[in-house]
Amino acid sequence: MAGDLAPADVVSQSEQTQEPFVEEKDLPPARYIIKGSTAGCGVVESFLPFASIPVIDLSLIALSSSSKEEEDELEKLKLALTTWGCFQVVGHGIPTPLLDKMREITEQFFDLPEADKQIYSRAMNDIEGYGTDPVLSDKQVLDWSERLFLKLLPQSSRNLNLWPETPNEFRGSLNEYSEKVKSIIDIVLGAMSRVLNLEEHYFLTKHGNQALMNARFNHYPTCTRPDLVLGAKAHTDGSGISVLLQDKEVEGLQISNNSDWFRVPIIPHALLINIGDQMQIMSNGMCKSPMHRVTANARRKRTSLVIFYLPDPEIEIEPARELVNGEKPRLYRKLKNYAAINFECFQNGKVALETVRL
Ligand SMILES: O=C(O)CCC(=O)C(=O)O
Ligand SMILES: [Fe+2]
Repeated sequence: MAGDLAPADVVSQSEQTQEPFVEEKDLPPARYIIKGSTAGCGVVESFLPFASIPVIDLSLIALSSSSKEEEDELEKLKLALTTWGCFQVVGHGIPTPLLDKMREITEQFFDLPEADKQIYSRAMNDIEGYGTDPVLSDKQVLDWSERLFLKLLPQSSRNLNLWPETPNEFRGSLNEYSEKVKSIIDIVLGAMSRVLNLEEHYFLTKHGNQALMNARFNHYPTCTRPDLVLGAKAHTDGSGISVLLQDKEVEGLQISNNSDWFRVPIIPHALLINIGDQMQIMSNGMCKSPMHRVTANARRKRTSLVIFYLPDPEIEIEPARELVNGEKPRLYRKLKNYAAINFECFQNGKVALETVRL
């Protein structure tokens, strides 16, 4: 990836950035550099404050029961949904050794020689497989990362030829992990329905029984100039919800709240649940799909694993009728296949959520 690019890129970039203090040999290739102000990029030792993202004990949110402890967790959940648009979950039932195994196989895969990873390469116009972010224009600034994107659900969508055979525990571990994450998603969507005073299965049903689940393994290599690039540019997730397993030691994820950026703290055995655009739509804006980004790091590489859960693209989604009233008019139109809308907007430099707003 990045490191393999021709030195010619580096030279041309030094002309574009006009940063006399930068030594050419240290510059990342041109197409990775965020143009203009470097204020948007940070480093891990950043001065930014930590986000006070709620930590929710999922074991206390048992479906259809009620206790004081559960009420407290649901209260925290409501706050999380309407403020940060994300929360960390503990008590989620995934054993720590499996979380560590997922981190291990992620690292092992990205540590393979490039040729071995290329076996799983993403085809030109496809999202699935190994590669960098899809390059849609010459002007696009690339993320300082490499990824492996795999379809998990429905089962029939799995392309096993793209599932790495090395390390040899990869396939089995991913299968086991995805089943456990699906159970967490079921509980979280049930709890989200309840805190918004909707019928318990509301959001789950709205995703449909052919809902999509995808995995994205991210690797952010070290970068000599982390102040000039981003591991992942600022974005919101186009999913319904996303479940993120962060690197256990290396920080990098930042989240925006009221136009300020905050660092997301690492809790090694927790998962970060992120609300995606489609849940913002279905909740009529009650749940926030937060803008987030990933910084690069000069000293340490970072990995993460995100599971995206999305409504069946054939199903129409729209704001829940119960959440539309005189005080909260309907914010979004009815639509289906938001992923396609999102992709088209990405190609045209538009913000998908804005284009579906009424
Ligand atoms: O690496 C991370 O912490 C977040 C990655 C992310 O936001 C994404 O893959 O959508
Ligand atoms: Fe994301």
